[in-house]
Amino acid sequence: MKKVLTIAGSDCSGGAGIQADLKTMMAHKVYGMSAITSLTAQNTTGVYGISDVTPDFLANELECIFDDIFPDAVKIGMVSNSELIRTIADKLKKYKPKNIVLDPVMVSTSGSRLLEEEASASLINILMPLADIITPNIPEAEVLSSMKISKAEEMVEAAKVISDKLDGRTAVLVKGGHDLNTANDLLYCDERAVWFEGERINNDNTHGTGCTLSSAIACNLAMENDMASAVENAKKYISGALKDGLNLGKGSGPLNHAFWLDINR
Ligand SMILES: Nc1ncnc2c1ncn2[C@@H]1O[C@H](COP(=O)(O)OP(=O)(O)O)[C@@H](O)[C@H]1O
Ligand SMILES: Cc1ncc(COP(=O)(O)O)c(N)n1
Repeated sequence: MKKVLTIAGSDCSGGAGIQADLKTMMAHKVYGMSAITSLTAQNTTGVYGISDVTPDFLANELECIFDDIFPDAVKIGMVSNSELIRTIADKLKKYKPKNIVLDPVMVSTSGSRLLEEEASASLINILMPLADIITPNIPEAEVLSSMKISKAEEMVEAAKVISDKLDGRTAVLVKGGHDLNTANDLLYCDERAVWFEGERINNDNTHGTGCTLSSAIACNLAMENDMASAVENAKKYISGALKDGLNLGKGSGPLNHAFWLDINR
């Protein structure tokens, strides 16, 4: 059985963070593990509290996992401060896992900062170069490329700028969920731009879409798919979960991961 590790924050309401990641892993029939970076008190309406674990505790979690059940892929999500970012980078350099997917979580769908302002530079300079793929949404890609993105060509341009900053070694997937007309994602990998077209689904319940997509990519890489196939399959997963139309909570609700179990029974 393939094994996948998520290093991310906990969302007590189950829509995003490690809860979304573990649900995605279960649906992909891989063995899921989680190193928690932060506890969040949040629901579909907002984030009401954040309590980071200490760097020593995160180091302990990562040692426990890597020394015992070595993952075939690693997904990294919310890591709110520089010390935690450095802790993860140290362990990745020590254990050298393959298939690292980094979702540069900066701001939640509900508008709360999940990355301290001073930590952006550490995320970019210390953690991103260790990743095989990073998955910014449009606002995150704007920050990373220092560009404004208002059309498809600018998604390609921004992905190239980000890729160059990472010496071209890391694939860049600019997600199009924040474009109000389409839902096309752009993969820039090995100096080639590939579009993954998605039908725009009329569903405001998008809490956890980024977490879910990056975990699904990690699962697919663990299952030995190449990068483009991993993104293509992950895109099918997220589209299906959105289309299912689950509607929970008073705000932007979570996805239904169980749909995948039904269609793959
Ligand atoms: N309304 C939608 N219809 C179809 N796909 C969507 C929709 N919203 C988001 N997606 C897809 O969900 C994934 C996550 O994208 P996005 O919402 O941009 O990321 P984030 O959750 O990090 O903000 C992408 O594959 C994107 O295309
Ligand atoms: C613990 C945690 N990690 C990540 C997100 C971002 O998810 P989204 O942008 O889909 O709200 C979140 N809200 N909470």
